[in-house]
Amino acid sequence: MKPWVLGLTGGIGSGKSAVVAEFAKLGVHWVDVDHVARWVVEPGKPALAAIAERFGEGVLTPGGGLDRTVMRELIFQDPAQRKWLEQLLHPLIRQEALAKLALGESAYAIMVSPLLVESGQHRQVDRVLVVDVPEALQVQRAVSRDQTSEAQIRAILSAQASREERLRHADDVLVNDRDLAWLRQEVERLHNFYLTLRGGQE
Ligand SMILES: CC(C)(COP(=O)(O)OP(=O)(O)OC[C@H]1O[C@@H](n2cnc3c(N)ncnc32)[C@H](O)[C@@H]1O)[C@@H](O)C(=O)NCCC(=O)NCCS
Ligand SMILES: Nc1ncnc2c1ncn2[C@@H]1O[C@H](COP(=O)(O)OP(=O)(O)OP(=O)(O)O)[C@@H](O)[C@H]1O
Repeated sequence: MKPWVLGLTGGIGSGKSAVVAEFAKLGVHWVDVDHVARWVVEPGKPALAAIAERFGEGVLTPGGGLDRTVMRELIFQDPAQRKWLEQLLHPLIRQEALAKLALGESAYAIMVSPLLVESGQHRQVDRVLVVDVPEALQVQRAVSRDQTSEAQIRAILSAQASREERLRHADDVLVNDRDLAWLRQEVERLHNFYLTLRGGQE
C-alpha cells in the first residue's frame, strides 16, 4: 500500500539529518534522498559509467568510486553540468526512494530531500515540513560540519531555492535555531500532530 508521506526539506546544513534522526527514534520509517543519491552511483552502476564518460576519469577515486569532492567543485561552479547530472540522477533517485518508502510499516513515512521544492516533488507528498534556519547559521553549521570554505557552501546555497520560496510551500515549519534539546521537543510535538492527522493508524 502507498504510504502517507511527509516530505522533509530545508537547505544545506539546515538540520534535516538531525531532525529525521529524532523522528527515527520515535519509530518513523524514513528515506534520505542524499543517501539514495550515493547508492545510484556506486561502482558498477550504469550512472557512474555515464558520469565518467562525460567528465573523464578525473572524477573517479583510485578505488573506482565517485570522487565527491571533485564532483562538488565541478557542478556547483557550472549550472549546465549540474543540470546534466540532475537529469541523469534524479529519475533514478526518485524511483529508488519511492520503492524504499513503501517498505516501512509506521503510521507515516518521511522522505528527506534537500530539493523537494526545486524538483516539484512537494506536489507528490502528502505534507511538507520545512526545517528553517537563518542563513548565517546555516552557513556556519555547514562549514564546520563539512570542513569546507564558506564560498563553497554559498555556491551550493545559490543552486537551491531561497528560504522564502521554500517556506511558501511549507505546511509545517521547524525553526532550528536553538539547541538539539529544543529540536527534539519540536519533533515530538510534530510527531504527535502527524499521528493525530493519521487518526492513530499504525
Ligand atoms: C555533487 C555531489 C557528488 C557532492 O557530494 P557530497 O558528498 O559532497 O554531498 P552530498 O551528496 O552529501 O550533498 C550535500 C548537500 O548538497 C546539496 N546538494 C546536492 N546536490 C545538489 C543539487 N543538485 N542542487 C542543489 N543542492 C544540492 C544538498 O543540500 C545536499 O544535502 C552530490 O551532491 C551529488 O551527486 N549531487 C547530484 C545529485 C542531487 O541532485 N542530489 C540532491 C538530492 S536528489
Ligand atoms: N539544533 C542544533 N543545534 C546544534 N547543532 C545542530 C542543530 N541542528 C543541526 N545541527 C548541526 O548542524 C550541522 C548540519 O545539520 P544536518 O547535517 O542535520 O543538516 P542537513 O540539512 O541534513 O544538511 P545537508 O543538506 O547538507 O544534508 C550538523 O553538524 C548538525 O549536527
